Amino acid sequence: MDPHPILSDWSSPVTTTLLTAAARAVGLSKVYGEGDTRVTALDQVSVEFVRGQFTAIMGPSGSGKSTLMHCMAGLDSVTAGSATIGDTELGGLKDKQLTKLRRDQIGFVFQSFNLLPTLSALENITLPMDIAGRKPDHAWLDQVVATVGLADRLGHRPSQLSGGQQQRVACARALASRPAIIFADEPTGNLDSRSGAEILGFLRNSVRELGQTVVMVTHDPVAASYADRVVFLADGRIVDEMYGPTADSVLDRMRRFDAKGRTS
Ligand SMILES: Nc1ncnc2c1ncn2[C@@H]1O[C@H](COP(=O)(O)OP(=O)(O)OP(=O)(O)O)[C@@H](O)[C@H]1O
Repeated sequence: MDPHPILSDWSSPVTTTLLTAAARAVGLSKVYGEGDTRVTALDQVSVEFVRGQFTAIMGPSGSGKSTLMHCMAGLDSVTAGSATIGDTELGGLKDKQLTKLRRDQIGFVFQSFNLLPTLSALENITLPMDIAGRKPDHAWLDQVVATVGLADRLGHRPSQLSGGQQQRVACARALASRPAIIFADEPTGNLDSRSGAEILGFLRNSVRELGQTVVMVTHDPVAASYADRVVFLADGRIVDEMYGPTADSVLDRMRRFDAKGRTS
């Protein structure tokens, strides 16, 4: 069996990947600093995230998980290679175009819920569309609100909601504009395990029932087990992937990083 199926994907017919990839990186490198402070955070990473799939990105601390997500979401520039959302390569975009693409095609969920404290839950959910001057699709919004179980909390401000409820608002906000892809960076990092499980269940359902594409960075093998696929990073490179992960199988794989000094 090919030990690096991700890397050899590029030999498959281009038409197949073009049709199914919501986002992809090709030979993506990211270097921070110069001279003594130079750090290669990503080293020629090639990966694609298939439409309608839930992918978790895992790896030891400092392996490049957040950098990969930030480069792919256009929040950080790349040093070499390319990052593409749908069929748009981010490197070719001017600042304004990039802002528009992020607003229209990407949903974000962060560890710290990033809600505006003076707005109600509903106002937070529709804020990106309000800024863009777009009218929400009410039927879709109702479905999203019902799926995250917030119907009776829409008038509440973030301070009147629990952490788990605030993160549900953030998930609903990410979904509201039907983005091509949602990037979630440690979405359960600030939540107790029960609220975390609710958020993960919700993200998984948004993939299964709403056809959403989700990419999530996590340290937690249990969180990763909600995904369809786990991509493992070490030292800025993709070193492995796993389909149909369980918490145990992910934990076993992570233990091998520790045993082998962070490389596979
Ligand atoms: N803005 C920056 N300037 C300099 N170095 C950076 C910057 N951002 C990240 N790095 C370095 O790049 C490497 C990868 O960092 P990154 O945050 O992507 O790792 P990570 O896998 O997300 O780590 P963690 O799990 O600890 O959050 C690290 O060595 C980090 O110190």
